[in-house]
Amino acid sequence: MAVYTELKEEVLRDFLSSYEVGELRSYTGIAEGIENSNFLVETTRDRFILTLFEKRMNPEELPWFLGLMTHLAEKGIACPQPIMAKDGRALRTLAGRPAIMVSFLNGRSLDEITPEACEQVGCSLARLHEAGRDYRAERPNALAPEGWGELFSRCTDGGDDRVAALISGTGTALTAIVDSWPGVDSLPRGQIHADLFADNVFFQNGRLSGVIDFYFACTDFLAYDLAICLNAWCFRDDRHYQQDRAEALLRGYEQVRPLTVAEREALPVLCQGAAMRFLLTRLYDWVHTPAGALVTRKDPWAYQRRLLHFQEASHV
Ligand SMILES: Nc1ncnc2c1ncn2[C@@H]1O[C@H](COP(=O)(O)OP(=O)(O)OP(=O)(O)O)[C@@H](O)[C@H]1O
Ligand SMILES: N[C@@H](CCO)C(=O)O
Repeated sequence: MAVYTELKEEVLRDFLSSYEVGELRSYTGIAEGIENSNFLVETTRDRFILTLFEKRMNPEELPWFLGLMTHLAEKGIACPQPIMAKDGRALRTLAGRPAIMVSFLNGRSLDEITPEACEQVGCSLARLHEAGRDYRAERPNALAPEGWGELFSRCTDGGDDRVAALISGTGTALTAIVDSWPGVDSLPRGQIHADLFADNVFFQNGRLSGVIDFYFACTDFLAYDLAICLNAWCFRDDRHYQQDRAEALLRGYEQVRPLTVAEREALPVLCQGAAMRFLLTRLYDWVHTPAGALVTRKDPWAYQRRLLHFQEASHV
């Protein structure tokens, strides 16, 4: 459930009057998502998504995200385009929170992942990487390997044996991945989405129609984004690696941007790293989200299994 902030109709009407978007027809809170409060807003002109950023987002970072989405949308990437208010600014304040409106994208995320869908995802990811080339401002990856140790050290088992076993099985793998992580200049870098999971990709009539949720985007190895997708898209039941999906994802990517030899060679460790990143953030949320909280905790063990797969696999 992700409507942390309630909105009164007159407050929203007043907010909308600073844009040229027509008159409010209706608005509804959107239950999906866990980070921010999202509303679908319908006006006499169009549909929009209104996002109120909750406390995990550092408002100083928002201009970078908004600039990236605007840049990508201008380059033809089907992603939410920030809507400028009459004063030319996209970032405003509503109900005491930083707030933006973005264009509404048609389509919905897939219930069932197929190799064909993976090929389209690979292709769109590579297009996004190409389109991001001339967006020059950099944003360091806040969840890069150098930050994992600290995140991990803040995960305590709280007396839960299953969590204790997960923690004790993770430390050695973490060190091994960090030690073998590619040097900063050894692979092509650029703007990456960094969270391209199935819930962030829309399809319509079998075609990929849009990519959302850029709030983990950052500047990092392009192939790391692919490694994130191999984790997120290529396992069935959170357990069984689907080679046909992985091949389709890579094929789609390379139709647009062929990988270098160094990227190919680095993929196994990048896949382990991507599994570790989601294992850690899920583990952190697992142990820090109070029982009875509104959000559903995501399963860290699903990423421990992926990590094991990529540790044991001879190739991706
Ligand atoms: N531009 C858009 N067009 C259409 N629907 C959208 C758009 N942006 C968001 N949504 C809808 O809102 C939901 C939540 O959005 P989003 O995933 O960005 O939220 P979040 O709180 O940042 O979530 P997460 O937990 O995935 O980080 C999406 O699943 C989708 O249904
Ligand atoms: N995609 C992340 C959640 C944050 O967007 C996960 O599945 O752990």
